[in-house]
Order: sequence, then C-alpha cells, then structure tokens
Amino acid sequence: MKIGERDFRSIWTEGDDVRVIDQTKLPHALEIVSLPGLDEAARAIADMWVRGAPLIGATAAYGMALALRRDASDASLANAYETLHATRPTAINLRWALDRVRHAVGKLPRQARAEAAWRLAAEICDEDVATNRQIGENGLALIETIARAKKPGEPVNVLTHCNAGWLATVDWGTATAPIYLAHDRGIAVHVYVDETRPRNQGAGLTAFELGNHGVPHTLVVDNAGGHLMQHGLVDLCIVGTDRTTAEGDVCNKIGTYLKALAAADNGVPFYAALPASTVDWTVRDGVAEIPIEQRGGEEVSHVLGMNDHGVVERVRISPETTPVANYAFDVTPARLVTGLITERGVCDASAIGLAGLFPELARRRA
Ligand SMILES: CSC[C@@H](O)[C@@H](O)C(=O)COP(=O)(O)O
Repeated sequence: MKIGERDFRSIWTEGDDVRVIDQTKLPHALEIVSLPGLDEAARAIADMWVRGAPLIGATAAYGMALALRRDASDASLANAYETLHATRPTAINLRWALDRVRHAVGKLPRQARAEAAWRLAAEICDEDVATNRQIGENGLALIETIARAKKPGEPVNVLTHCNAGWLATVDWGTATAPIYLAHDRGIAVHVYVDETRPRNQGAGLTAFELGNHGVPHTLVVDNAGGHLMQHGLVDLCIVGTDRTTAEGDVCNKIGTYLKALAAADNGVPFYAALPASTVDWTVRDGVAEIPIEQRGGEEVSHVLGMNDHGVVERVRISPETTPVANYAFDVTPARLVTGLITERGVCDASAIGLAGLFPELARRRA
C-alpha cells in the first residue's frame, strides 16, 4: 500500500538484502532497515521493528534463509529455527513459517538450502499478499450488505483494534483488506481506530495506514468502544488474530476480548479476519492453551510520543515504584465471534465452520 506517493510492502528484498520498515519509529519517522543475518531478523521480531502475525512469519522465513546463507549445516538450521521461534510466543504464523522452511530445506543437500529457503520466503510473502487480498474480497461482502441499508453517502462504521493492517502483513492487512477494498470501490466507510495501549499500534500504525490511503477514520481511546456501540455508532467490528483455535477462539491484542463483550451486549457483529496460517489446529481451548506474551513493564509505565518541538520522547506516566503487568494478548471465546473472514470465505467461529472451509488442514491435525 502507499506511504505518500510510494508503494510499499512491509518486507521486501533488494538484491541479497532483506529490508523492512522499522515500525517502532512510525508514525513519526519512516526508517528502512536491512536485516543482514539471523541475529538481526530475530531482533527485528523480538523488538517489534516488525510485528503482526503474518509479517512475523514472513520475516522469520527470511531469517532462516539468511542463517543458511552463512552456514547451511543441520546444526545451523536447528539453531536458526530455535532462535527465531524464541522471539515471540503468541503468533502461530511464526511456527507455521519456520516449519514450512525447515520441512522444505531440511531434506535438500546443503549447497541447495540457502537458495531454496530464500525462494520459499519470497513465496510466503507473495502468497500472503494474495491471501489478504482474497480476505478483503470476502469481507467486502459484509460491508456491502451493511452499506445497502444505509442512506446514500452515510458511511459504514467499522471499529478495529490494534493494527491488523498492511504493516502487520506483507500487504493489504487482514482486518483492513475489506476496508481498503470498500473504500477503493466507492463505498463510504469510516473506521474507529482503538489507540491500543500500551504500544499504541492503533494510534501509530493503523491511523498512519488509513491516513495514507485516504480512508476516513477517527482515533479513540481503548475504552471508548463500549460507549460507541451503545450509541449505535459502530456497524461492525473487524479485528485480526495472532492465533485462532480449531474451535474458533480468537487470540488477539490485549483488549480485543472487551470489544467482543461490548459488541455482543449491543448486537454489533464482531468478525476476526485471518489467513489459514493463523489457525493452530492443535489447540482447542484458547484461554487454557494459548501462551500469552508478557512484555516489559516500561511499555505500560511509559509512553512514547513526539513533543511540540518535533522531538520523540519517552515519558513516565506512573510512580517509579508502581508494579506493572503487561499482558500483550487476550482470548475472545468463539461464542463472542460472529464469524471468521478467511481467504476461502466467511465461516462460523467453530470447529465445523473452520473444517468446512479447510477440510484438508482440519483433518491433518485431528
Ligand atoms: C494481521 S495481524 C493480526 C494480529 O497480529 C494483530 O492484530 C496484533 O495483535 C498484532 O500484535 P503485535 O503485538 O503488534 O504483533
């Protein structure tokens, strides 16, 4: 998608170089960084220069290729897998991409491994773009249905949480793909963007994306969603997910569950948009089984922003001695999810719904 006049993907290659946007600097600065090796790829994921489940997977795939370029031995392959796998615990696309690369290259002679991993990483990126575009088409139908019941020019109001936009994927985003397509096809759409404390992916990334694409949007504090829904200001919620269980529970950025509760109480449809690579077919009960990342307390006790002199500053907002907990994700049980928007269509958030769309994947892991 566009930043200013220039088309971007969130990860790309130039010659032998892997490049990403350092998302910790957005929206205040656009900094592009190279990932020369495994350590930098792992650091980019752990320190959230790149983030969002599909982009974490794509970066990890390139991380494997970079490691194999330096050393294509079995030990290096195993070390790259473990190093990248340890970066972040919740998004299942990480394991999905690592498994895919290890499976594809592990059986090859050493001299063929780096090149094969590089090609596969590129394939994973291209597939992600096509998949998200298809998620967009499938989700667009939901927006169109709501738009038909509106007065001419009245927008469809969508609420989203965190950033499940193109910056969280390779392009298009998952939750944002239907929104971008609706906007591009002349359907009036307006997005309520949750700021998404503590790291403010909504304020810093989703608002940045939507603004660059010209999609009307309004930034709201995380706690505003319930109020907006009570007053009929939200037509539907669309969020992303880091891991969806085989039964349709959705694990996403902390606070998603509260939006789903408010949506259920107010009769607002609540959808999660995801590629099949975000389904963990081995997990049934999301609350009991999905590992929830806990991050450093300084993300909660401090905020980062640009002051009126154009300087980016980090300031403390709590007393120095206040204990802090920082749970990065929560689980929304399937019963609160109206449906799952996937590349193969929209289904119920249930084992039957998912198996109906992805019978071969559901069967393999049953
Ligand atoms: C299409 S991205 C889906 C999710 O990964 C997204 O909603 C999210 O929660 C991202 O969390 P983050 O901690 O920024 O990696």
